[in-house]
Amino acid sequence: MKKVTGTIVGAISGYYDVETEQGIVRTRARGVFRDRKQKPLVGDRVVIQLDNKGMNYLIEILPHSNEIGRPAVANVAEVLLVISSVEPDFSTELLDRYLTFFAWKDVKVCIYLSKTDIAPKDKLEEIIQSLSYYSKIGYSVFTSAKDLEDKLPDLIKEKTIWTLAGQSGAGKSTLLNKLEKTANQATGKISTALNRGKHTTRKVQLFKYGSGFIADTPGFSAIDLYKIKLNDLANCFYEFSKASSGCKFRSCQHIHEPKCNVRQLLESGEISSSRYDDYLKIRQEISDNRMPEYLK
Ligand SMILES: Nc1nc2c(ncn2[C@@H]2O[C@H](COP(=O)(O)OP(=O)(O)OP(=O)(O)O)[C@@H](O)[C@H]2O)c(=O)[nH]1
Ligand SMILES: [Zn+2]
Repeated sequence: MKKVTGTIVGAISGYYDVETEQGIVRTRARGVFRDRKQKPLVGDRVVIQLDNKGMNYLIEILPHSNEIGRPAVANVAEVLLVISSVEPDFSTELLDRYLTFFAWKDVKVCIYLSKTDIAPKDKLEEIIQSLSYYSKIGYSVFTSAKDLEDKLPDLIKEKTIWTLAGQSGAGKSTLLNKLEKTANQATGKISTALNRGKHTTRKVQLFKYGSGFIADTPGFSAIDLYKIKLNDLANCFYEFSKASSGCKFRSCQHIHEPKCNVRQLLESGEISSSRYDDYLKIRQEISDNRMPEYLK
């Protein structure tokens, strides 16, 4: 009997496919997890026990850093946020909502602008201009699918997991299909190994990409911002958080406080007014404990 550690890359009808040094091993979870109400998630690092009689058991779930999306993926290192230039129209407000949510979850975000091929030229220029602000504050931004596909393999680091997010119709599945195709060309037929068939209830799977994995089901599109604590919100706006060291009060919320560096930078144009407006809007929603209809 031998124990090895691996990552759950798929969960199908009570079986867990675990990627290990020796390839993918199909396992069953020990009943003990059910008793403890612990459920192994795709993305979890686990210890499995290999048996030479061909019985493999998942015996331990290692602690995970987060769980994101529905269906949930554990240990998400970064989200690839797909945001469309048209159909549906680009909106900085929507973008800020997503970025706020993931900042709150402490997950990094890489932004990909889709449908640039069908956006009117002047509109596209305007969008790219507003996205340059987001690169300035620290987000990776891709405005071309080709550029993204060229660089993504290097961005996905050893054993890290990425998942997609974005509004319905933004182009998540379209992008995933493209990425999955290149991944399969590079790594062989993982999908076959996982026995992906018509009669299996398929939830979410990870496929190998770069040195890590991508979840093959778009994470989610609705976001619950109202659960954020009011005083944590400013920290979800990275440039506010950075600027706040220059505010007079340590607990400055950048609203009416005197000598607020965020508001000074807003006046000088260094902090974007649309970001600040979205901050106020989300703040209001949190204090009213609600979220907008269209995000439900
Ligand atoms: N022209 C163009 N069309 C695109 C692009 N990306 C997606 N589409 C189209 O936009 C529509 C929606 O794309 P999907 O990939 O299904 O969007 P999604 O984000 O997966 O949507 P949900 O499954 O509803 O969450 C489809 O008709 C795609 O063909 C793009 O880059 N250019
Ligand atoms: Zn302030």
